[in-house]
Amino acid sequence: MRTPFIAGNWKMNKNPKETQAFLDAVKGKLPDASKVETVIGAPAIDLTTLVAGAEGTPLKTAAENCYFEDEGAYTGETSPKALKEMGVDYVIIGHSERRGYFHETDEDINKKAKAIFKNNLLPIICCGESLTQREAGQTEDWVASQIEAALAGLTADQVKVAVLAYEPIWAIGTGKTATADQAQEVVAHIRATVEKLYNKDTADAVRILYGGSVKPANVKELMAKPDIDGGLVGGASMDSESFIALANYQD
Ligand SMILES: O=C[C@H](O)COP(=O)(O)O
Repeated sequence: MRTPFIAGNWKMNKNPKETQAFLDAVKGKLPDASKVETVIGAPAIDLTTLVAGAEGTPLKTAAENCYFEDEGAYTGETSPKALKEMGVDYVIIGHSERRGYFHETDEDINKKAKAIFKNNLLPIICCGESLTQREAGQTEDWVASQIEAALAGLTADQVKVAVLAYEPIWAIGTGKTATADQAQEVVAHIRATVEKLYNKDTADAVRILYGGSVKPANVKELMAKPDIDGGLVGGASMDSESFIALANYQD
């Protein structure tokens, strides 16, 4: 039984003061982590505030990126070792914005996944196709290749506790959600890819999210699909009322 997972990704939004205001607003309104795991991914500058405010609540925390080395002369990068030491739980890697704007490769993402596990953090690994790729019928091969590359060298036990996220680029921040059937189809293909690379136990255990214009109005329909275990939510995660509604989608 996979615990549902609702994660916000604030991207480059909110400062520490706004982070604290969000934490104050959601306090006592999120479900128990055994019912729905809730996570906020925030800019590095907000993580100290986020981790302190989440302590003793069901909310878990995520960084939106990290480097693949623990420390050294890498100006501007974020250390996974330091993220662990400060109490962060997850790191989002492979987001299409990082792949696109910052030229991150599959190889970088794989190195980051390994560094995340080495530091006893957990990755949320994103994949997804462009509109051109979808229209050319390349979606399934493309996301399978991204997942295979990201997971290369990871053990089945690591993959079982990793979180994968299918985010079609054409649905991110556009208001254009993939239909629940479209999302289910690709998420099921990602699960089948994990089964092919590892085994059925691993594929049954790994949680796979859908991301792309998820909001309180469509979360129920998406979550009703058998392979969709959660949402990676951008825009609709920034407003506390909206995040509370997403987290409590079962009520
Ligand atoms: O990581 C989140 C995704 O990029 C989705 O963003 P969105 O919910 O604003 O479309």
